[in-house]
Amino acid sequence: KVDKDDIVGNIPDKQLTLQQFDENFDKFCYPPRSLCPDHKIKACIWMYEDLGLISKFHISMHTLVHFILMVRKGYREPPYHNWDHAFSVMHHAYLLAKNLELNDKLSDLEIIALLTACICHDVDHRGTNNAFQVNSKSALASLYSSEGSVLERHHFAQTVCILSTSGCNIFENMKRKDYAQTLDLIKNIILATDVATHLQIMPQLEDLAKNGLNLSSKNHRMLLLSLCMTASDLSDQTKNWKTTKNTSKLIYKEFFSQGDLEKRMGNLPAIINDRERACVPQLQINFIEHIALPAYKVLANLFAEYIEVYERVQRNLKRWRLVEKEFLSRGLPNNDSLDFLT
Ligand SMILES: COc1ccc(Cl)c(-c2nnc3c(C)nc4ccc(C(=O)NCC(C)C)cc4n23)c1
Ligand SMILES: [Mg+2]
Ligand SMILES: [Zn+2]
Repeated sequence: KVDKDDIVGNIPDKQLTLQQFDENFDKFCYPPRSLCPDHKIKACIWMYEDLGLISKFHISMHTLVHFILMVRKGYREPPYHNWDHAFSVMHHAYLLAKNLELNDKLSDLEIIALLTACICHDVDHRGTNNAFQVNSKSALASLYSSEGSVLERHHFAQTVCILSTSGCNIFENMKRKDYAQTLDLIKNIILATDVATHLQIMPQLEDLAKNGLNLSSKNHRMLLLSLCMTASDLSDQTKNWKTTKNTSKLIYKEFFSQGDLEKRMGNLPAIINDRERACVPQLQINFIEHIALPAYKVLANLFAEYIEVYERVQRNLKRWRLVEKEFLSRGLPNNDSLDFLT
């Protein structure tokens, strides 16, 4: 159990500024999941520091460490929607901020809202999706199903809880107006992580790619923040095949567990949750082709430095097509042996 004092204790300012986890830490090729648990905490602090957000918003180191530890504690341990996912999502947003120079397109307020939304965006996820909340009439569904995006509203509510825990409010030194604006941005960015919401704004995002970004438009700024959030949420697809393959194993482990639970409850699971009916390579090809790739394409259209990331997602898609052929040729009826993923 890492205690906040021993973390803050050994981060003298000079070490924090020189702290390097890997010389590629701020490059798109870096795989954040490879960082060890203790370094993930320090890396979160480093990312706020490196983007100049600690000094800009007068964040006390004790508060920042306490906040990060509370966020980590807020995550449960389902196969995929856990702290490691949250960290990798925040890391990709940091890469966007650094490599696309977002700081001269977005305000510091928007950037700290994006980074904080990323680390908090799935907090207290139970490893079951929105459909399951509604079908099982879960407590979260009774709270939020009338507005939709049940899980995402809960993730935001948990974020507010963490920020209002004494000693954890990293925005405590903000002017009241800025504080209100930051919370509102975080809410909208976390709500944007609902796949259904992303699909709804896709036409506006493609319009952005075609006609360019007008940064004096508040709607365009919110669209860009939502796109950065989704690109970060799916960023395991932008790394090498090993990461993409391993992530799929975790996602389908979680999806199939939900399906097993639905069967025990007497409900027929959707194909994506049914280990006896799902064809993982096919589902992955569908998801990447229809959801991930179009999103990365828009970002690559807006920022030339992002083309290399788009191309890596394309390469992973091609690899899935090879795996699908292999999968079908072996007539693998089910996915218990997800180890077919060479
Ligand atoms: C942006 O919010 C989320 C929330 C939850 C998840 Cl797991 C993901 C996510 N992150 N990476 C993946 C990969 C590699 N494959 C996926 C395949 C299917 C689905 C899915 O939810 N399909 C049903 C829907 C389209 C009606 C999500 C997948 N996914 C993203
Ligand atoms: Mg989510
Ligand atoms: Zn997520």
